[in-house]
Order: sequence, then C-alpha cells, then structure tokens
Amino acid sequence: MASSQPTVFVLFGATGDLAKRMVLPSFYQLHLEGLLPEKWVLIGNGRKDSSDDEFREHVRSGLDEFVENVAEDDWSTFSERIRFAGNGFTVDDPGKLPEVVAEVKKDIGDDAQLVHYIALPPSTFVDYTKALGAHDLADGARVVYEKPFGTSQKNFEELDKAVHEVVDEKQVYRIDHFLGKEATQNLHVARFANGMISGIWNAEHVAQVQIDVPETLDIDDRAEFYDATGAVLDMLVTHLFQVAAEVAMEPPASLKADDLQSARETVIGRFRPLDTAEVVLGQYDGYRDVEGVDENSKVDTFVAATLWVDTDRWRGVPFLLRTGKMLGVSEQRVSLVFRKPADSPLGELPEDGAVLSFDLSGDGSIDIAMTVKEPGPDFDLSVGHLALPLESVPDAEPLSPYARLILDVLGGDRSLFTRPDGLAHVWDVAAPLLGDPPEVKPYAPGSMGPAEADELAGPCGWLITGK
Ligand SMILES: NC(=O)C1=CN([C@@H]2O[C@H](COP(=O)(O)OP(=O)(O)OC[C@H]3O[C@@H](n4cnc5c(N)ncnc54)[C@H](OP(=O)(O)O)[C@@H]3O)[C@@H](O)[C@H]2O)C=CC1
Ligand SMILES: O=C1O[C@H](COP(=O)(O)O)[C@@H](O)[C@H](O)[C@H]1O
Repeated sequence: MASSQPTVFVLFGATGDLAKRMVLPSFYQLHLEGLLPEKWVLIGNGRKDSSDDEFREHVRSGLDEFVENVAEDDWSTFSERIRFAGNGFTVDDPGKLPEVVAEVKKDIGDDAQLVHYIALPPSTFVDYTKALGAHDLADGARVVYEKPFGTSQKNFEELDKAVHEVVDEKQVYRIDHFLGKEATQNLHVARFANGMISGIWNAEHVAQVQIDVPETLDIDDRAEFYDATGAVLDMLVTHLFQVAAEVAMEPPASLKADDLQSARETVIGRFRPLDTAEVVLGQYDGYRDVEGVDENSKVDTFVAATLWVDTDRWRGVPFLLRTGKMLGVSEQRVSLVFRKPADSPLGELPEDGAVLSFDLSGDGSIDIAMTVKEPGPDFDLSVGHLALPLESVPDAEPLSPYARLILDVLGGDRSLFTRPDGLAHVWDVAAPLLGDPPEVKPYAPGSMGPAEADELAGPCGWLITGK
C-alpha cells in the first residue's frame, strides 16, 4: 500500500509518449483501485504554458486511447486532482512549478510528500536535477528517474554526481519497469518459497538460461530516440541485464529493499565483460527508410549475446539474451533449461525436455515443459506443457509494472529500483561491446533476426522460434 501521507506528484515530461502510454494510465489504475493516499494532486510540467483544463483534456485523450472504458464518475474524481505548471523548469527560470506546488500544499497540507517523476529525454536529467536543487524542491522529496540512467559511462558518472549533489541516495528511485512485472517478481518468490525449485537453481541442474524478448514492434513513433540508442542500450544493458540479475542473484538476507537491491547489484558485479565473439547485432531491412532514421544508420535493432556469471552457482552456464524489433513474434520469456539426467535408461532425450519458464508479458505466467510418455500404444517420448497464468491465482489483482512501481515510490519501497553500484558495473560489462561492436547484420522483418544468432543457442536452440 502507498502511504496515507498527502502527496504531490510532479510529472516532468507530462505531455510525452511515456506519460500518455504508461504513467498516467497506471496512476489512473491506482486511483480506481483505491491505492492512492486520500489526498493527492498530480501536477504535469512542460515547456508550454497550458491551462489545467487543457492538460486535463490531454490526459483524458490518453486514457481513452490506453485504458478500456473510462467511466465519467471515475474521470471526474481523477481529473479534479490534476493541475498543470507550464513554462518549463530550468535553473535560471523555474516557470510556474514552485507557485503551483505551494498552492497545492496550502490545499492538501504543508507536510505533503513531494514526488518528482522525471519522464523526460535522458539528455535533460542532469539539468532538471540541478533545477530541483536550485528551486528548493528537492528537500525531503523522492525523485524518480526513467531509464536509461546514463547514456554512456561518462554520462552515467556525470548524472550520478549531479544527483548526489542534490539528493541523498535514499530519495532516488531509478526505474527499470521489467523489475516491476508480476512474473519478474515471481522469479525470486518461485525460487525462495518452493523447496522443489530452490535446490535446482544452480549450475549443477541448469544447462542454460534464456532471457528472450523478441518484439514485432517497429520504431516508427520513436525513430529519433531509437536511432540514437539501439537495442543494446534500449534493452540489453537495461531490462535484460536486470532480469538476468534477478535470476542469478544469491539469496538475499531478506526481501527488504536494502537486501534485495544488494543481492541484485552484487551479482551484476560478477557478470563477465561481454566477449564480442559471442554477440550478434542486427538491423532489419527497411530500417533506414523510416522517417527520422539516418539513411546510413548502423544502429542495431537486434542483439543476441551470451552472458557469463562468474559465481559458484552459475559458473559455466550460458545466459542467452536476445531482443529485437520487427521480429516474427512478440514474447518476453525467461527460461531455465535443465540438464538431461546422465545415463537415462530412456536413451536419447530432447534438449528442451525440461524447462521452467516465466512469461513476463501482460499479467505473467509460470510454465513448465517436461518430457512425458506420449499417451498411446507405443512407447514414444514427447514434451508436454503446463501453464500457471498468474491472474488465475486466487484473489489475484495484477498490477501493471508502472502501477506497481509508482505504488512502491509512494510507499517509499526501493526494492525494485536500481542502484548506482550495479549500474556502474553494467558499463564495465558492456564496455567491450560498446567500444568495438561487431558488424551489424541485416535481417528480414518477420524473421527471428540474423542466422548467426542461432549458433549462440547451441544444441538446444532458442526456445522461442517464431513459428
Ligand atoms: N516511450 C516509451 O515507450 C518509453 C520511454 N522510456 C523513457 O521515458 C523517458 C521519456 O520518454 P518519452 O515520453 O518517450 O519521451 P518524449 O520524447 O515523448 O519526451 C517527453 C516530454 O519531454 C519534453 N521534452 C522533450 N525534449 C525536451 C528537452 N530537450 N528539454 C525539456 N523537455 C523536453 C516534451 O514535453 P514538452 O514539449 O511539453 O516540454 C516531451 O513531451 C525517456 O527517458 C525514455 O527513455 C522508458 C521506457 C519506455
Ligand atoms: O523500455 C522499453 O521497453 C519496451 C518493452 O516493454 P513492455 O514491457 O512495455 O512491452 C520496448 O518496446 C522499448 O523499446 C523500450 O524502450
């Protein structure tokens, strides 16, 4: 639950794509489910000088697009708590924000918790952080940073320094929304709550781990952002590394924020720097024709990589990571492929005949693949599948990842947010790839990426085939 303390939520970048698609619909979900404090106000910020009503119209059109059936009563109680403070926000000129914050605090209480959500292009994070300090809006506030927290090692270090000059680490919430997914949270619950799983979560039993996030999505709406970023920075070193850390971490002392964060950040420190011979980069045919993309762009829209985790638990087990745009299928799956029993009396067994997997998409699901006798007169082996959709769990009320993470910010729980020590290691792990990337190979839209990526997966192959 969020705290009951009155809250002023300032959304920087309130007119942007992320705000419209994720943050505002999630806030609305929390409002509908009664999970927000009794007294709260959301103040949108932007560079234009829009009125409260103009911004409310903008919010409403976003909800109509991304939320099913917005009821008028619900909208009315939601919209009356929405304000807009325009004219930008810089060190030299704070625009209207300080005066609107003061007005709102007068109304809901001077002790209101201030939460700043920075949903802006990453290039602006340093300046907005400095402006928070310059205009006395940082004291005691919580500050949420969107990903990526740093666009290069140098930029990460500069941002980290700027942030810590203005706020204490305990005030900082760095979002990686893959950590907020229901099925991602179930990675450690499945493992630490179930004796049948905890004992086999290691190299003795697991032959390989696949973290596979192919997407059919293109990049049309975000061409400029994407062409400056690419799949490695957009997905691999952010979401896929964080999920790999969730799988690979040692048992935390408790599931309290500090212990869980430490377990995740410590294991990132044991990721071996990537070997570019084990990385395949790709770009889909037609990418350079997209408006906003450089006609000679060499940006990667696909990456597959083998990650090695140098701990006793995982030494020798490849973590196969893959993601890309315009592929044949959209899935988000973490799979632990188990070793075949040695000297089985059943003879040759399928490579993918024992797999525990977590579907991270939507409300999430936990699935098991196991080798069984194919029912019938003959003694043939086949692979059967069991699925546990998490929404089918009694009393389940799944939250979207953004709703989960916003709720945690309001409640002051930093367990599912990243820390700078882990992020600093991420740049070390990625350095060989960023410094000397392999050639970007072409692939056909609708395929599963360059053929070279298939070789990384070994005899098991990628479990998601797109067929
Ligand atoms: N969109 C997505 O799907 C995802 C985005 N993210 C992250 O969320 C953040 C926001 O992304 P997104 O919403 O797509 O970005 P947008 O490009 O839509 O920008 C958000 C808003 O920021 C303001 N803005 C843009 N450029 C500047 C600038 N130079 N200085 C000050 N304000 C500026 C604009 O508002 P105005 O004109 O009103 O000032 C704009 O509407 C990024 O860090 C991104 O990496 C993370 C996951 C997914
Ligand atoms: O952060 C990002 O994530 C999305 C995939 O996230 P989803 O869970 O919301 O589908 C990805 O498409 C995008 O490129 C990336 O910026």
